[in-house]
Amino acid sequence: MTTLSFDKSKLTSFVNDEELAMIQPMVTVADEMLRQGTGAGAAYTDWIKLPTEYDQAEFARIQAAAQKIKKNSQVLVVIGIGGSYLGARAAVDFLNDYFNSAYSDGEREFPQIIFTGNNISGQYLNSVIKLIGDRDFSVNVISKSGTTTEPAIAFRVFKQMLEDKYGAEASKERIFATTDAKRGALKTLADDQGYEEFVVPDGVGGRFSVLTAVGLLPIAAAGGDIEQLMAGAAAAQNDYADADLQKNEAYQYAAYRNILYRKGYTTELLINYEPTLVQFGEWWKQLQGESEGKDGKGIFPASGNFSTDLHSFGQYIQEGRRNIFETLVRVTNPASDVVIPEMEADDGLEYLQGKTMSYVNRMASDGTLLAHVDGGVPNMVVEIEQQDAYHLGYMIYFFEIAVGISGYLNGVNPFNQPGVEAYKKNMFGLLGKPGYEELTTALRERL
Ligand SMILES: O=P(O)(O)OC[C@H]1O[C@H](O)[C@H](O)[C@@H](O)[C@@H]1O
Repeated sequence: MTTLSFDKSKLTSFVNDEELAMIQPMVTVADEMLRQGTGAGAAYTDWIKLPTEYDQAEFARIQAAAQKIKKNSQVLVVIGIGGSYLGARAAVDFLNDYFNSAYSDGEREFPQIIFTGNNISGQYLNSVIKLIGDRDFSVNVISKSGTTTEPAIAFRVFKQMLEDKYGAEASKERIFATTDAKRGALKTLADDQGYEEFVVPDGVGGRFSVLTAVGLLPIAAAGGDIEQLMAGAAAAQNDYADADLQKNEAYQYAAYRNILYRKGYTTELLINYEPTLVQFGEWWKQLQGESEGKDGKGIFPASGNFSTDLHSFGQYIQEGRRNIFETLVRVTNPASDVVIPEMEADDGLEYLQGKTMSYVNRMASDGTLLAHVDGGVPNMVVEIEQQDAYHLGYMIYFFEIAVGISGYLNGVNPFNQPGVEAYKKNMFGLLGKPGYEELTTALRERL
C-alpha cells in the first residue's frame, strides 16, 4: 500500500465520474492560483514548500532545545492557542501512548507536556499549576502575532512562577519563545529578556504552522521524531503536486468535498476510531474552518470519535437531516493491540474470543461506513499504514494542500481569518482596553 490511500469507492451513489471530470478545469485554475501565487492570500502559502525548504539551522536548534528541556524539566508547559497549539497537541497524542501525560516522571522518557493558554479559565490554569507542583518545568510560549490575549495571560502567570522558583536569570534558560521574526509584543519581550527564540515564518499562517518550530519543538520535546515528520511531509509535497485529478488524491478529496457541498452536504465529520486521533480532528477543524468558513459559505467542519459517538449522535448521522458527509481517518496497523480473552461463563462474546480488538474495530468502522452510506451519508476514507511520524507528516500535508485547493474552488481566500477579530474586538471593548472606549459604552448598553 502507498503511504496514504484515499478511498472514494463508496461515493458512487452520490457523485458520478462526469461530475469529477467537470470540475477538473476549476481544479486546474485553483492549482495555478495556489502554486503560482496568483490567488487571494498568496503571501501565506510558504507552507507548500516548507517540508523541503525549511531552516536547517533552526531545526538543529529545535532538536537541541528539546534535549535541554528533556534533561532539566519534568514538565513542559506549552502556551498557545489555535494554530499555535493544535498541531503539536495532535502530534503528541498521535505519536504516543494515549495516557503519556498521566504517567509519573521516570515512567516517561520525556517531560509531561501540558497545553495551556488555549482558554481563559482561571480554574484550568490553577489545575495546571497544581499539576506542576514542585517539579522542574520549562515553558514554550507560542504566538505568531505575539499579541493574542489567551496565551499572553498564561505566559504572565508562568513567567512569574519560573522567576519565583529559579530566579530572574536562571528562569530565562527555561523559556522558549516561538513567534514572528520581527514584530509583536512577544518578540519585543523575548529580545528584551534574552529568551531563546524560534520563528514562525511570515508566509505560514497559524493553522499551517505545525511543521515549523510552532509544532516541532513541543513534538520533539515529547519524543517525536521530527526528522521523520518532515520526511513524510516532503514525500507528500512531491506526491501531491500534479494538477491532474486522476493523479492527485489530495486534489480528488478537495474536488469531491466541493461537489458534495454544492449538493447540500454542508457539514463534514472527520471520523476516527482511535482516541489518539481525537486531537488530530481538532487540528483539522481549525484548518478547515478558518480556511473555508467565510463570505457566508463553507463546509462546517466537525469531528466524530467512534465508536464512542455512535452511541451519542450516531442516531443523527444515520437518520437525521441529510446534509452530512464523513471522512474517515484510519490507521491500518495500530501501535498496539489486545486479543479478546477466552472465558468460560457465557457473555455472548464467544464468537469474538481469540480475535484482536483492532479486527473488531475495523469491522465496526466498515460496518458503520456502509450503514451511513445506506442512510444517505457520503463517505470517504483516508488511510495510513502506520501510526508514526512519517505517516503523520504525510497526512498533515495531504489535508493542508487539499484545503488550499478547496478554498479556491469555493471562491474564498483560504488564508485569511477576518471573522476571528469580531469576538476579540468585543472582548477588548468590554474589558475597557485603551482605544476601544466608544465600543465599550455601546456594548455595555446592549448587555
Ligand atoms: O499564534 P497567535 O498569533 O497567537 O494566534 C493564535 C490563533 O489566533 C487566532 O485565533 C487566529 O485566527 C488563528 O489563526 C491563530 O492560530
